[in-house]
Amino acid sequence: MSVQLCVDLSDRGYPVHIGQGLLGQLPDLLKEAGFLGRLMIVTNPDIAGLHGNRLLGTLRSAGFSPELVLVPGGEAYKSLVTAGHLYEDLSKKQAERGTPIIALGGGVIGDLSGFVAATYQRGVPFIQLPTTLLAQVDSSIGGKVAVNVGSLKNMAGVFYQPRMVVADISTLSTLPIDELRNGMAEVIKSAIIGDAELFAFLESDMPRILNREPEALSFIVERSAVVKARIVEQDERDSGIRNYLNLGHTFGHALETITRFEMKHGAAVAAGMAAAARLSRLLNLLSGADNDRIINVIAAAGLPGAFDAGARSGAFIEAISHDKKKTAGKLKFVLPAGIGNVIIKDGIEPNEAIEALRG
Ligand SMILES: NC(=O)c1ccc[n+]([C@@H]2O[C@H](COP(=O)([O-])OP(=O)(O)OC[C@H]3O[C@@H](n4cnc5c(N)ncnc54)[C@H](O)[C@@H]3O)[C@@H](O)[C@H]2O)c1
Ligand SMILES: O=C(O)C(=O)C[C@@H](O)[C@H](O)[C@H](O)COP(=O)(O)O
Ligand SMILES: [Zn+2]
Repeated sequence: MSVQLCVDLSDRGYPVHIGQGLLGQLPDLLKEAGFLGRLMIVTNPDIAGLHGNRLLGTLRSAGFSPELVLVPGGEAYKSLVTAGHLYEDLSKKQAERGTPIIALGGGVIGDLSGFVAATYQRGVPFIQLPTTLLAQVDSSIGGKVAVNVGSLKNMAGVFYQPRMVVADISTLSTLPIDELRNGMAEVIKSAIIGDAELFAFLESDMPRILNREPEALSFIVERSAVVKARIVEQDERDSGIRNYLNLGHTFGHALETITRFEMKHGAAVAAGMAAAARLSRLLNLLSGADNDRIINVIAAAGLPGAFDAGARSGAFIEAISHDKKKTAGKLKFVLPAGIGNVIIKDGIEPNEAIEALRG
């Protein structure tokens, strides 16, 4: 069983296929989309061992000529230095302007190889094969591709939509449990932004999700992907409603920065969403009951709900000042106003943010 969503962006629109075992159907999906011949599959050595080598066999049997292009794993390698190595590898392999770059992996591989796909020879076709929960529900959709600059998140990037997303839910069976939890942060985010029914499912069925029951995973991936696709369709370049997808991220990105990526994106966003809920409660924009529901679902997913910046408060204030939503020097925070409803608020002082984060 698989479903197909469409991200409707006129001539840049594309399908998102979601289902069990879909990597086995990749040759047919590629042919349907008009791809033939050589393919550059960017991944890391761990994912290559778990899923890449089998994928190479599937593609070769169907007449494609795929090649693996390896990068080291980890957020620190989502960098201009790694992008530079990728440009060199692609040139050595004689990749041409029509040769697709395929990202096989999580958000790090997707963001990095999408950035390279957008810029190598001024742009080559890009395909996303997300293998983490986080990438299937969020990062593979929407075309934000970027690298970090030092430890500042996503500071160099572009909007470059993939030509197709194929989310094979069975790849999640090999994902470490902490990475499944990290992905849950973006699922919870999607539910708070725009799907109260999904939020209720998270409250009732978290054990089934964490046990990786296929039906529960399919449900949360599909519903989160729909939230993301519908927002991206309305505001591809993040000048308005797409800001909502940054719920928890003003805090979260700063936490990734000050911990030098020791804290993973999902965990940092979870702590950031809890802080946003507390801040919203304090400002009387969120009911006590909804604040509790948000805090409880984050805890049920096994994600952090607070962070004490302590001696790193100065570094936190410096990091938060680089938030990309800042306008005319003013920080903007996305705050929950209910379940399925968020608002944008400015005028919040960094010290108030630190307090809310402490819990
Ligand atoms: N572009 C966007 O819209 C967007 C959205 C959300 C997050 N992001 C970015 O995504 C990144 C985080 O992505 P992530 O959480 O997927 O982390 P990740 O890409 O680092 O992957 C997490 C770990 O899981 C491993 N892995 C991947 N697939 C696996 C599998 N099937 N089985 C076993 N191990 C597997 C990876 O090797 C890695 O060690 C951050 O850089 C974040 O900024 C981007
Ligand atoms: O797609 C979006 O828009 C998002 O904000 C999704 C986020 O989950 C993601 O982490 C994104 O990379 C953040 O973008 P940034 O512009 O704040 O760097
Ligand atoms: Zn995110």
